[in-house]
This record gives sequence, C-alpha cells and structure tokens, in this order.
Amino acid sequence: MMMMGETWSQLGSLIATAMFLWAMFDKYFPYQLRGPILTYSKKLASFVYPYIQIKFQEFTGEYLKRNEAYAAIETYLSNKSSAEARSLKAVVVRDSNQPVQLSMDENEEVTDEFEGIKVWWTAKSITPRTQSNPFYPETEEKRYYKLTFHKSHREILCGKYINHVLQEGKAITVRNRQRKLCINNPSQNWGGYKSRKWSHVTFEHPASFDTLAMESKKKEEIINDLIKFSQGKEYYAKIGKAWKRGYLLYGPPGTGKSSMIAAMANFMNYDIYDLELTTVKDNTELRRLLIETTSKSIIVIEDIDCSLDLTGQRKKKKEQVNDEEKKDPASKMAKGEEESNSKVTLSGLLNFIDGLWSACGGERIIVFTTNYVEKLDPALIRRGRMDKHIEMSYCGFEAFKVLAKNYLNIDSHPLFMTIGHLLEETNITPADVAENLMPKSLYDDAETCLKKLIEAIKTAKEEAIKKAEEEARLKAEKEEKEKQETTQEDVKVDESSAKEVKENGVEVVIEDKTLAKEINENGVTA
Ligand SMILES: Nc1ncnc2c1ncn2[C@@H]1O[C@H](COP(=O)(O)OP(=O)(O)OP(=O)(O)O)[C@@H](O)[C@H]1O
Ligand SMILES: [Mg+2]
Repeated sequence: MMMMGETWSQLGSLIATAMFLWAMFDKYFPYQLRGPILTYSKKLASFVYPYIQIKFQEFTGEYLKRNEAYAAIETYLSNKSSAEARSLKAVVVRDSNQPVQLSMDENEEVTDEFEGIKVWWTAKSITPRTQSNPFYPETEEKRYYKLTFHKSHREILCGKYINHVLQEGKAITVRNRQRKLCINNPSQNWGGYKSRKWSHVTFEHPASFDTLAMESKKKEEIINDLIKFSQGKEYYAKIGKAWKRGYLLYGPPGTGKSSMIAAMANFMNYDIYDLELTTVKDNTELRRLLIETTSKSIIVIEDIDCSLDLTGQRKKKKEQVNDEEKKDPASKMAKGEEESNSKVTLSGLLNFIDGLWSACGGERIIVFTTNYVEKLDPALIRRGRMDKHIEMSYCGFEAFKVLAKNYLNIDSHPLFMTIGHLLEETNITPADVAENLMPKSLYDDAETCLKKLIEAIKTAKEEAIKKAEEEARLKAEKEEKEKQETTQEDVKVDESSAKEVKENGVEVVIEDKTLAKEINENGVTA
C-alpha cells in the first residue's frame, strides 16, 4: 500500500515537472529557435519511438466536408471494433440495411494485419479551444482515426494498405446499403427548394436468377456477362469505352422481362432507375436526369416502343413533314409549337445511351424492354448500343421445372412428361404457368396444381388452334376478295379497250380480251 502511494506521488511530481517545463518553454523560449529544436526533438523521438502515425480526420476543408476516407475507415473497422474494442458506439447509418453500425469509442484501439504486418487503429477526438472560423463555429469535437505502424513498412502501408482499407470500406457500404428503386419526377416539380429529379423507395423485389424460369444455358450466359461487366473497370478503360452495358429484353407480355431486371439488380446489388420517358419533356431534361443517376445502377426504359414513337415510322413521318416544310415555310412555323412538344427524339435517346454524357458515373447498365422488337428503329438496337439482345420466350420444359420447384417445391412428378409434351406444342407464358401452379387453397397439393396446369395448357392449345383457323379463314377471304376485285378491274379495262378499237373507225370483234387490251395500250389501231 505504502509502495503504491509512493509511486503515485512520484508520477504526480514527474507530470508536474513536465508541465512546468512545457510552460516555461512556451513562455520564454525564443520563437525563432523553436522550429529547429522541434525538428531535432522529433528525430530523437523517431530514434527512440520508431513508429509512424497517420491521422484521418472526420471533417476536412473550409466547408467541413465529411471526409470519405474517415467514413470508409469507420465501416472497415466496424467488424474489428465489435470483436476487439470494449467500449463501442452504435450509429444508425442512412440507407443501410444494418440496424446500426458499431464503431469503437474514443481512445479505443483495434489491431489489423496486412501481408503479415501489424498495424494499430485508435479512435481519437479533440475539442477545439479557439474559434478559428466565425461563420462555421467549431463547437463540436473533432474526431479522427489514428493509424500507427512501424516505420520500416512505410511504403507498403501508405500505399497498398490504405488503398485496401478504403476500397474494402466502400465495398462494405455498398453491400450493406438499402437499394433504391427510383422514378423520375415530372420536370414541373423540379424547381423548388429540396426538389429532386428522382424519387425513390427501397427496392425489395425478391426475384433472383434462381427463381427466374428460363433455359439454364441462357441464364448462365447472362450471369457470366454480368460478372464480366462488373469486373471490367480496367478492361473498359483499356479499350477506351465508357463502363456501361446495354441490354434489350424482348418477348411477349408475361415472359419475365421485368422479373429479369429485378433479378439482375439483386444479383449485381445495383439500384434501379425506372425512367418514364413520357414525362420527360425534351432531350435536355433527359440529360439532366441522366447525370443525377449514380453508378452501380440499372437504368430501365420499359416498353420502349410505347414510351416514345421511336420506331421506323417516326422517321418516315418526320421525313414527310420535312418535305412539306420545304414546300411551304409557313407550315413549318405553324408546326413549330408542335415540334417543341415533341419530347425526346430518337437522337436524344441515342445520345443518352452512348453519347458523351452517358459516360458520367460509370458502372451502369441500361435496359430497354419491348414486346415488339421488330417495330424498333434499327439505329436504337444495333450492336454496340444494346450490347446484348435477350429474348424472353414462352415457357419451355426447363423453365417449367424451375417454376414447379419455386411454387410446389418439387423436382419431378409423373405428370411432368405430359406437361413437357404439351409445352412443346403450345405457346404459354411463364406468367400463365406460374398462375396455375400457385395453390389456390390449403387443400391444393402438387398434383392438383399440375392437373390444373395441364387443363390450362390444353385450353390454350385449343384456343391457339381456333385462332389459327380463324386467321386462315380471314386470310382466305381477303385473298378471294382481292382476286374478285382484280377480275372486275380487268373486265372494265377490257370493255373500254374494245370500245376504243370501235371508236377508231374499224369494227373489229376481238374475242381475245387480253389482245384488245394490248392493242389499246400500244395505241395500235387496226
Ligand atoms: N421467366 C419467368 N420466371 C419466373 N417468373 C415469371 C417469369 N415470367 C413471368 N413470371 C411471373 O409472371 C409475372 C409477370 O412477369 P413479368 O412482369 O416479369 O413479365 P413481363 O415480360 O415484364 O411482362 P410485360 O411485357 O407485360 O411487362 C411475374 O410476377 C412472375 O411471377
Ligand atoms: Mg414488364
């Protein structure tokens, strides 16, 4: 006990002496000599204490912008902190799917290892005593992380390690973030305070490539394409192309185009920007919307053929208009108003896909969907613009098996063979198959649902046959009508020809009506 007391009193007097010496140094030591003295003392300290320390402050710059590095380090250390530190802070992070993020409390220390080198991270804070900037009073404590390591590892830790920490921290943030489904606001709502071009909700669609019904080979091809794209940052930079990829999904309604987009977003961990083109006034607005999208996102334009008149017809219409304008400049003026309301043009959209502005942000996927691929303008869908065309087709046997697994949790059943044969002969969408496979009551077992599906496919088959017959009948009727019309026209021509021959003064009875016509056409008078 006595010993303890003595040690404490010695320590106390040591601290008091140090404080006294520091006060003397601060008060009487000439200012000019302080620099060299401090430099030498630092050299001495580095000899005695061979460690390097780096500070990462929470706020930097005149306008106290939050330091991205600090946030990344905080996230990077959160796992290590929760395992090692004894005093922790819990922070709710915006747009994160984690309820709270744990970080170490002030003066706590955690260790980390990189390529066999040990480092120490400490959370620190200082409360400023003076107000340096009257416009931004520093009333709050300044927090920072301190990284300590041996000076012999300076090169590797200052370069590779810090880079690793920042990248990993950002990657964790992306993994933990709540993904967004954004829709564009009409431009008349863009003006006011706090107004935004995009509104968002949390994206929680459960679709995945596992639940998507399509041929496994095709599915794998798409997954590989997406993986290659997500790892292609350097590759895209090397070949001088913006880091983006375009997909065109086409197929009849209910074949899973929207489900595919949701599955892609879940697989890539991307946000979705669902762009409603009909509310976009012009190309300028389109550009403004585009630059507000973030990277790691899918920009979707659904039903591109309906969103805009971007089909070949539009071009023709436009050409016609231009011809009229050339003839009549007044009509051009009259149409001026209409032109300005013409909203987004094909060239505007092409610029959006692969013009200069499309490169901002990077790591983005653009998806167009359509039910009628043949209606689209070739310029819009040519290779290079839409890098991959994916056909979403009617339900085949492989796709059916995925749905049976999803909805009924079965891999096989004696009825599968019948269904397989029926699907080969009938076009039925995965949406219709899914609808029939879904148990409608508690008593519906797998067999009941499969039988229901068989009935549905048979009905679809009968309807398809009836439709085909009806179409064939209408076609035959049309052809017959056209034939009759042609014959009537021929008769009229023949009669007028025969009459003309008569009018030329020569009475010739021409039995062969074709010959009469020919004589008339060639102006021959017999
Ligand atoms: N390939 C599929 N795999 C799994 N489920 C599917 C598939 N296709 C359709 N479905 C089911 O049908 C529903 C409708 O599908 P979805 O909306 O993806 O079709 P779509 O092709 O986008 O149709 P539309 O052209 O009308 O927009 C989905 O909710 C899903 O349950
Ligand atoms: Mg859809």
